[in-house]
Amino acid sequence: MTTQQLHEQILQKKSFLCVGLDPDLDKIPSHLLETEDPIFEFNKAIIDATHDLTVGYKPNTAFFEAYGIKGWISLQKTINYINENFPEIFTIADAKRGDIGNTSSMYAKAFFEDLNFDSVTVAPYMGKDSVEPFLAFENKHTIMLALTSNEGAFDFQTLTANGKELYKQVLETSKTWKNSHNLMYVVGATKAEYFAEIRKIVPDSFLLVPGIGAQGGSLSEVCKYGMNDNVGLLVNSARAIIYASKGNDFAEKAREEALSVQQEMEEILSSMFQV
Ligand SMILES: O=C(O)c1cc(=O)[nH]c(=O)n1[C@@H]1O[C@H](COP(=O)(O)O)[C@@H](O)[C@H]1O
Repeated sequence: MTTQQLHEQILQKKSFLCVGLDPDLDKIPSHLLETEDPIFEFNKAIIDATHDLTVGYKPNTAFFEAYGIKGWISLQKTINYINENFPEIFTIADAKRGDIGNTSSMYAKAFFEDLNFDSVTVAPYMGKDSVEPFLAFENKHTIMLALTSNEGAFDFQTLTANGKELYKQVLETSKTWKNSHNLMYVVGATKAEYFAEIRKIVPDSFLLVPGIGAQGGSLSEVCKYGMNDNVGLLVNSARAIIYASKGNDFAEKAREEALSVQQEMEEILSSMFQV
């Protein structure tokens, strides 16, 4: 998928919501545990209930890998279900990969070719040759961690070296890499006050913004400082939507939560872009 197609979908759905699919057998409704593949059934119900309100789905692979081979099968069924039924939706494998070049090439193949995701999250710590193998895939997107939503972001990412914070160096340096037009960046919603500075360095890039909902980030603050002329934001929420209810009505309640975020997004879009 191209970023232009993603942008068109945002305008059409009046939404830049990405629903995080972080399925946890301890949290999903108990009646699903009797099915053959509870994780897939849970995801499928959430997808069916929210696909018209969201432009992206982000399965976090940890929540699948935790269940071994069964989890990988559930992940494959989930991505196939989205690609077959809702091919317009942008998909993110949240795997936070990155390794020496030949290993990164294999990670890229796994997520872009075998599983056919549109994008994958990557850690920048190992530098250029660990990220460029992902960037080599055209119309696939590499979403690199810049300033993360967690408290530990302050351990390294905001430290200053050579007069500049590390996250700013990550943003600036990565722009010089081969095929950097395939880059997007993760910036946590809990760090809204940093968005203006980040936009000075990457004015045109899409930013994946996790941290509204369960982590307490503010959507309006993120939009105020982080939106660009093409919207340029994908705002993720997982737990607040997918675990809105533990009962038989979980999908209905997930839709209500997603709808309330989408409506807030629609208001913001109409005030900023008259859509
Ligand atoms: O890369 C991510 O998606 C990510 C980066 C980050 O800085 N913070 C962050 O929370 N995430 C992921 O985004 C999701 C947030 O989930 P909720 O807090 O339940 O909405 C989880 O899958 C996290 O692993």
